[in-house]
Amino acid sequence: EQQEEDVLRELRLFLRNVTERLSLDRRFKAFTKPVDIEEVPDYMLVIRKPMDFSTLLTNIDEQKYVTVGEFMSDAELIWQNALEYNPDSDPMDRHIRHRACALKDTVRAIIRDELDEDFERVCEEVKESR
Ligand SMILES: COC(=O)N1C[C@@H]2C[C@@H]3O[C@]2(Cc2nccnc23)C1
Repeated sequence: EQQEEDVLRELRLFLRNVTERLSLDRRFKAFTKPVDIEEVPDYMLVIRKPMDFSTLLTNIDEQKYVTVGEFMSDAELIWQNALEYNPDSDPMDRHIRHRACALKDTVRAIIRDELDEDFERVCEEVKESR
């Protein structure tokens, strides 16, 4: 009912704000758009579920996420995929792995600092009621 729509609208506003702040951070430029399959033809062979900030924003707008936990499951793919696809010791791989680790820590710190646990609990209750 209306209260549920109010909670889910507030969730979308929170998730859009977090995702847009990440997209503006120059450290995370490699994560803003899907990896270009023309440039990296084997990417889809290695990574089963690609993810990036623009796809997160589309998912938010399409009302895919009812809880922050569902959003985090997709957001975690961004750094997990980067660590998996770029495992080598060469400087390029190391560089993107450092950024993937910085992204992981940044997202977790934002959620810890800015997500009210009572709000997430209400979202979980909406999810269970569906
Ligand atoms: C999240 O981004 C990534 O996991 N990657 C891996 C790809 C390998 C390397 O860097 C990426 C793009 C790229 N394009 C052309 C040539 N080589 C590369 C970005």
